[in-house]
Amino acid sequence: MSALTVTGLHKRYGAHTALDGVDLEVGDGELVGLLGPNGAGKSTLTKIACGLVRATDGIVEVTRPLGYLAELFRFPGWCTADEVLLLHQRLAASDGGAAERADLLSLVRLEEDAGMRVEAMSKGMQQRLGLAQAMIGSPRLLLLDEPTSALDPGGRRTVRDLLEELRRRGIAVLLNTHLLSEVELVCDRVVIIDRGRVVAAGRPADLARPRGVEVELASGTRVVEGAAREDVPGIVARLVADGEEVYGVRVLRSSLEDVYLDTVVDVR
Ligand SMILES: Nc1ncnc2c1ncn2[C@@H]1O[C@H](COP(=O)(O)OP(=O)(O)OP(=O)(O)O)[C@@H](O)[C@H]1O
Repeated sequence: MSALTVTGLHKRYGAHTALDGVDLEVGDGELVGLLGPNGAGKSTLTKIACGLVRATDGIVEVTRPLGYLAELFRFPGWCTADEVLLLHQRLAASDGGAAERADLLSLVRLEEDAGMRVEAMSKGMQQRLGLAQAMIGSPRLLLLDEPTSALDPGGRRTVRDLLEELRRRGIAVLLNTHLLSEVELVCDRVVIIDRGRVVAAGRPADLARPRGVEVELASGTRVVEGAAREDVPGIVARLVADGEEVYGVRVLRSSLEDVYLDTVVDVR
């Protein structure tokens, strides 16, 4: 069974349709990025998957144990990092003890800060503590709702490393984010939703379409529009036959950002 299977999911808030028939799957140990503009329905989907919001129609199947990090969360300011994790160990009935807490704090690079109070932590440290909290009880599926929004580049790198480590541990992740580069770098698959519908899905490299071949000649750079990798030998052979000297060839691909911007409707 997959870690998460969503079939025909609909959610209406009064007259407003937030999800309009979403199908989505996260395989066991798979890392899937969920992208989409503000209001697309990403948080709603994540909240339905963990039981916080009731679907209007459709089926959601999840494996357990399940970990969840909400987009907006706040731990008590007077708790230390270690106490926050202890509290959640009790809530999740985890018997991991001090070893689990130390492992998770070191995974999110807070091993030196176990005794620091939440109120003394930066937003980025709190977000990393939130990630550690979501991993209490060794979940098989993690639902992460914009876990890198407050992080500086170093913190984002820590989270990328952490996601790689989760993959090694075989934990499936649904990662809801606006950071396309993050998705491109770490996700096995990406699902783009817009206005409550899936508008594109696939591996990041498959979604990024070829945009042409750029050839560097003595006379300057020339772009052969629409050409792909398999056209390169023919292009070079023709140029050489025409007496050109070829200094370099580059296959141009659209970035995930290009695909995203081509796919979602711009409402501004
Ligand atoms: N409790 C609610 N009551 C009414 N409408 C809601 C509620 N929660 C969400 N919505 C609406 O549903 C739509 C989807 O919201 P959702 O928060 O799922 O989007 P999102 O893709 O996570 O956006 P963002 O990137 O801004 O976090 C939005 O139009 C939002 O205004």
